[in-house]
Amino acid sequence: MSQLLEVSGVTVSFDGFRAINNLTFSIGPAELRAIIGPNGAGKSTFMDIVTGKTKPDSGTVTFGEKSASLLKLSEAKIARAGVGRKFQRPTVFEDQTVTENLTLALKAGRNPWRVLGWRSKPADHDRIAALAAQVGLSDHLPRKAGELSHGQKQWLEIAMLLAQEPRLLLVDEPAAGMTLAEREKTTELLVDIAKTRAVVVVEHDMEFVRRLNCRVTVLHDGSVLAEGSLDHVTKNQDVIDVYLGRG
Ligand SMILES: Nc1ncnc2c1ncn2[C@@H]1O[C@H](COP(=O)(O)OP(=O)(O)OP(=O)(O)O)[C@@H](O)[C@H]1O
Repeated sequence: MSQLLEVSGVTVSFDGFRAINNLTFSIGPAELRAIIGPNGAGKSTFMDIVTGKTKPDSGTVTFGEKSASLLKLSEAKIARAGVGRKFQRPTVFEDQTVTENLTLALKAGRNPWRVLGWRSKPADHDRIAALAAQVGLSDHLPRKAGELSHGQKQWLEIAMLLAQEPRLLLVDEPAAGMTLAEREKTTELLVDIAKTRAVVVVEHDMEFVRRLNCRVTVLHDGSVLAEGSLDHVTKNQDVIDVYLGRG
């Protein structure tokens, strides 16, 4: 299977400190992957590289069937190419309803010019209904986003990202601050999304990662320390030494 994203031999230094060290990572077009690793392992920097926020000192990052390089593209162009990123804290428009938030996301799409001259069409209402249903917010469309629970805000933001039809979704610590029921629902949602697009989840919560039931990449000192099922990587002595055995 050809890969959607390929990161190869990437190195990034900050003031001489190698935050990412010869990192090689790839993910297929409809794959769910969890990234775990101790604090400072390079997880956020990895996502910064893929989204264009940080440019590496060396290595390659390619995306799509044509293996187009992402390294020369701006953050906006990378987003338009199909890379969406969900940060840890929800960033929805609290004073707008769920419908309005989703409408704005659809309006923006991946192409900023679409906002100009955009008119609401029946198809958009269907799309909003489908997005809300996908994230379990069908009954909350008229509510202000600010009234939603933390988990519901996170799902709304995921729906807003889905409105832009990303081919790769990067999700940073989705379980943080969620109730158990919300975490379980989020697991189901991410598994469902990964049936049609690639999803990379950075997460510290091992129970959450276990429920994702996907391939896991362990980062340490900016490189891949181990990769495989959660059971496989948690039996790896290097992983136990640097991560699981601590504290
Ligand atoms: N802009 C920066 N300037 C200097 N050092 C940085 C910068 N960004 C990251 N680092 C360093 O690079 C290393 C990797 O950081 P990164 O935030 O990617 O780790 P992480 O795995 O996401 O950690 P956490 O689990 O705590 O979020 C850390 O040692 C961090 O201090």
